Amino acid sequence: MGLFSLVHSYINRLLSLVEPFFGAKIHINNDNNEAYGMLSDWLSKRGFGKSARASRVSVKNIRNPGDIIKMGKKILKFQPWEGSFSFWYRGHLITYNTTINVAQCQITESLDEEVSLTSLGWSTDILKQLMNECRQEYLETVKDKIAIFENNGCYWRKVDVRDVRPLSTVILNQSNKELLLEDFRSFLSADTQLWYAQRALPYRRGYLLYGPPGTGKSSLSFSIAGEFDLDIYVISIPDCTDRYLRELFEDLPQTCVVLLEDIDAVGMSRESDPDEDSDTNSKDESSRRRRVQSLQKSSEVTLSGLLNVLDGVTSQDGRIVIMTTNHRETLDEALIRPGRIDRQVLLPLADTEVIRQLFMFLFGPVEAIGDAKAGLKELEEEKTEIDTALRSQAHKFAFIVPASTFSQAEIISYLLLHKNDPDGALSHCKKWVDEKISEKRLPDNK
Ligand SMILES: Nc1ncnc2c1ncn2[C@@H]1O[C@H](COP(=O)(O)OP(=O)(O)OP(=O)(O)O)[C@@H](O)[C@H]1O
Repeated sequence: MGLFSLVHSYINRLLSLVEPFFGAKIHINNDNNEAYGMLSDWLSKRGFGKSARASRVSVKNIRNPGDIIKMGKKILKFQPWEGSFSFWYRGHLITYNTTINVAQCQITESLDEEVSLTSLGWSTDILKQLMNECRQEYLETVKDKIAIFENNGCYWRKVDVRDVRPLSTVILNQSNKELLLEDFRSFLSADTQLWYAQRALPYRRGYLLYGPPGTGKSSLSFSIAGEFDLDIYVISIPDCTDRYLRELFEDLPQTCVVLLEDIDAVGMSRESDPDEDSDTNSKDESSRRRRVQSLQKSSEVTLSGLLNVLDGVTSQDGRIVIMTTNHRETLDEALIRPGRIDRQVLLPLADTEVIRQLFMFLFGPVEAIGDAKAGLKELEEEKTEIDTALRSQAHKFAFIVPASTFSQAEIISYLLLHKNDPDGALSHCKKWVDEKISEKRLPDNK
């Protein structure tokens, strides 16, 4: 080991001497750069993280496709850390170098790391080949998956790569689902893109999904994004600010779904950032109050801040925004006017048909659940041999559980108490309904 590292460190030193004159280099910064993740996965898969003289270890929170969650097991991921090392790639010696910008890390409170790859020679071809291989490998791992990004301050962070949730597992009024699906399909078609381009119209689409909590707004958004092979970028409005929002929108890829959750949390003021307020130095009481209000606004998303990013030049073509809210009635009309929101879809509490479908969904055969690749497939009861007894139980269940009283989430959570036991679910449901209704203090309408 001693001799090996000595030779290695001599090679590195030698390379660092000749690189400025004979080296081709590419730089990759880790801030919101998927290429960084692709390279780092490629390296850690080949064990370079472990063999580098300095490596960073973390618990892998992004599963590889096909990984079954092993309860209690924490898989470690090693990535090369500050310093450099060399490796052979297709007959070329490549040097990987990473530096951490400590000062910047303190400002942004996130890791600011600059990675470079260097090869000997004038051309960067081999480095591009390597990055392409990293990309191919990455695309292979995310095939039929959806990558989910969330904002970490003003940066996007990939938080998960998960299987696409089949649309058939989001139980909704059929016409709502079809309407949304058809609208997405039409918007993303080549004809529509051309149509927008010919008329120089901004190629964007906005949807508002509204309704009580637990009716499937987020689930539908994830599922529909997956259906069209689009990554999803999620911003929780209560945890964001105007400045972050601006930077986050600037960093969006060209075609993606942006999910703005709890849009009713947008500050209803039409003013924007406090630093745009010219009167903040004034000493009198009213300006002091304004200053306090401005400071509060700097930690929230204001209506004007949001409208700016939705309409602004930083708004990418092909971007689909889905906003969700439990309180549509509180939204400013300006936010949901056509052009910003093209379709509004109400996701109501479960009606009788949805209640029946939920029962079938939880207790019916798994094959009845459509698969993501095939597009929208409802529970094709006629084509599958679903026990007629189960159908009759589902009808009875839907008769006992009052319509428009419970969310899908509430009904699912009750049914899960009787997983694999439809008889139990049916026989106890009257009691559950009565208890829940008295909890909600709603009149029993059955
Ligand atoms: N229509 C539905 N079909 C299937 N599952 C659902 C449906 N609605 C809710 N669920 C389940 O309930 C849970 C919460 O759903 P989800 O977050 O999509 O609801 P939401 O309407 O976005 O809620 P909120 O308004 O509180 O954000 C999830 O586990 C989801 O699987």
